Amino acid sequence: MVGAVLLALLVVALATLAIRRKRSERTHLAQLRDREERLKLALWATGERYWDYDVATGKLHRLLLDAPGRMAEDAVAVSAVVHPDDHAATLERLDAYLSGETSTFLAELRVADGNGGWIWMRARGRIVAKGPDGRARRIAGTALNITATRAAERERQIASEVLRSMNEAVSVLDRNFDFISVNAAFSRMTGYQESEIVGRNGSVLDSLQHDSAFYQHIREQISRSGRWSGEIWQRRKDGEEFLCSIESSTVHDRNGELVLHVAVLNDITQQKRAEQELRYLANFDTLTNLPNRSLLSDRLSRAIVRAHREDNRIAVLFLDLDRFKDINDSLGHAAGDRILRAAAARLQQTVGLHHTVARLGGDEFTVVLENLESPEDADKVAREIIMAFEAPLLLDDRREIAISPSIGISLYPDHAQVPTELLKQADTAMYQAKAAGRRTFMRYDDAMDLVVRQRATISGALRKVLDRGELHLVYQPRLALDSSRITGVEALLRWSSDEHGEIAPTDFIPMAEESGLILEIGEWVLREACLTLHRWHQHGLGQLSMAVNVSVLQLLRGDFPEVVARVLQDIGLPPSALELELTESVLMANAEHTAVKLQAFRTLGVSLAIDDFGTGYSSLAYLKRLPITTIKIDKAFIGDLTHDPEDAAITSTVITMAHSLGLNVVAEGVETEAQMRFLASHRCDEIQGFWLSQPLDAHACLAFIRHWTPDRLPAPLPAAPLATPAVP
Ligand SMILES: Nc1nc2c(ncn2[C@@H]2O[C@@H]3COP(=O)(O)O[C@H]4[C@@H](O)[C@H](n5cnc6c(=O)[nH]c(N)nc65)O[C@@H]4COP(=O)(O)O[C@H]3[C@H]2O)c(=O)[nH]1
Repeated sequence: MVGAVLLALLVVALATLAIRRKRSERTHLAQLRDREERLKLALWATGERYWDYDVATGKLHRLLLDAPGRMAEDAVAVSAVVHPDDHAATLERLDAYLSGETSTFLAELRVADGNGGWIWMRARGRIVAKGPDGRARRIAGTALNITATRAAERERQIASEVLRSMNEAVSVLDRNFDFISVNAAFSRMTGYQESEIVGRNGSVLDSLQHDSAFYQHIREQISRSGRWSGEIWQRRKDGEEFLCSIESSTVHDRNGELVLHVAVLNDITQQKRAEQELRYLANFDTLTNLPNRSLLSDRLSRAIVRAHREDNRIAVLFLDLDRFKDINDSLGHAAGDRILRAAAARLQQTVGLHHTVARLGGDEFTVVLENLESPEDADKVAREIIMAFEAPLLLDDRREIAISPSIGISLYPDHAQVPTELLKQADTAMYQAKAAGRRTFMRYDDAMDLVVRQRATISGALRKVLDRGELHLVYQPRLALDSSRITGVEALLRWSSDEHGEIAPTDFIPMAEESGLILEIGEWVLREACLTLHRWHQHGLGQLSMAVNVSVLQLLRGDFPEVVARVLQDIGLPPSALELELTESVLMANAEHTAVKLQAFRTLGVSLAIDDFGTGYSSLAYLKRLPITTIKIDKAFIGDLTHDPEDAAITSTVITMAHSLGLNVVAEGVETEAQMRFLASHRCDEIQGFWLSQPLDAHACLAFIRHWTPDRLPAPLPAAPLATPAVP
């Protein structure tokens, strides 16, 4: 019985034990499964894959987890899944681990993705089983797909390389505008190395060109709108300021939080300067800094629009400097430039800064006057300009030059409605002002167009004048007051045109000068005059001399002395019989330069006279430096000699001073006996003028000289009073 009880107890105990073991095994198994599930979940969560490598067979067991509950397993040969290019490197890593060089097996390699492509994996593993010989039998571990990370890293590397090599300066700033990083171009541009500027605020570049509120405003705008572009002044490390074009954009994180500002900077100081310079060159005259033709047209157009709207009047003043070409040719271009600069300043000063003064080129200037109440307002300004030019212009600290303007005026809306027409008409009026004796102004009127057209036709006809033989010379005798003898004649050019009739030399000579034809014409005059004189000498009038007018262009010709010498030699005339007449303004403009040339004539034996003396601004003392022999007092002084005490005083002073310099004095334009008497009493050497004779053709002149008898002069000559109130 006891035995049976014991047996029963034993059975129960064994059964209990078996049940407990079973329970424990079940619990253990459940725990294992649970752990495995957790492990799988962890592997899935990290994206890692499990692998187990059999060193002996080269087989790789892989556990592939696509989702927490889905699992696949495979076993493949390593060589079949690892990219051939990564075999060697992976084995090297493995050897390093197995030899104890590294504590873990770690390799990055490409693995077939099963769809014909490759993915980058980072594999980590350790030995999990060893053989009896202690060698590794299995290595197991995890592998992570790093394809995306590697691509991102590569992209980052490329981006930073691009940034580094960019010409544009790039800076990255945090939300407070503190620098986080900058590229090399930024350092080159600002002078700040990355290490110096990182951590500092963007305001370190603020310049003094704008106030701090301006920069603050821009930063607020960048933060607010996320983008900003514009041009601002910045300051380099050395303090130099530069104009910078900036493109700034903001980078946000996934939550839309502002993280970074990226600014691309370009130094555009030079570019801006070049642009400004181009704009300046396109609109301004570099010599005088006045607006040029293009800007003038622009301003004039705007002024016309304004005047139209406000029912106002505009005047265009076209201004040309008298005889500037002669001065420029003889004094040289550098002096010419200085004159133009001084004239521009004088002009601007006279009309004031609120009116447009422009230079159209050469010695042509234009003034635009707006808001005129009447046409007379324009005349008033023109008069003021002429007055302002009465004072000589300063050439340099030693030299002064007197130059006068001629001004033409056109009016909007009276004369024209568009800029080109207004300018053309003012130009036409200016030509008329010149023709009217220069140093004056004229308002445009329709009749002027006719004159301009005639001028153009005459200018065309002038080209054929020599071929057609339309030129001839007349001769005006000169009388010596002490001996009452005819000393010589002045050759004066005449043009009798078949088409246009008689044309005055004062009209066509300036045209011939403009076109250069005067050189050819001048040489013809010289030869013709010398031939006439030679004939007269052969008629027994060997004491007669010939005065020939010379234009500045002829004088400037390098070989003019040779031309004169050749003509004299060809004809067989003694040089002492020839006198060349040069106008005062031409000589004065370039006294020193022409002195050399004049000396060549003196060496030749030819006499030199200064024509129109008194109309320019020369002084006798200045003349002393020139090798001249005669001065001819201009008829402007002689005409009023007996009415105007001032002219009388000037004339007598000129005679006295000229004598003191050893110069012969000829008075031109003597029309009355009273004038002749006055001149004789003041010891003027010679006279010329209608009182003695009009200019005559060669034949008539010869007859006049032959028949001249001194008894035409009342002898003895009584002295005339200096200031004569009136002469009957
Ligand atoms: N009111 C008045 N006038 C008088 C009197 N006596 C003479 N005249 C004029 O005064 C001018 C004198 O010549 P000019 O001063 O050399 O002035 C000349 C000269 O500068 C220039 N000219 C004339 N012929 C030539 C030439 O062959 N070559 C050059 N380059 N210029 C010339 O043309 C200018 C004008 O010549 P013309 O018309 O012939 O005018 C001449 C003459 O006819 C008078 O008593 N009263």
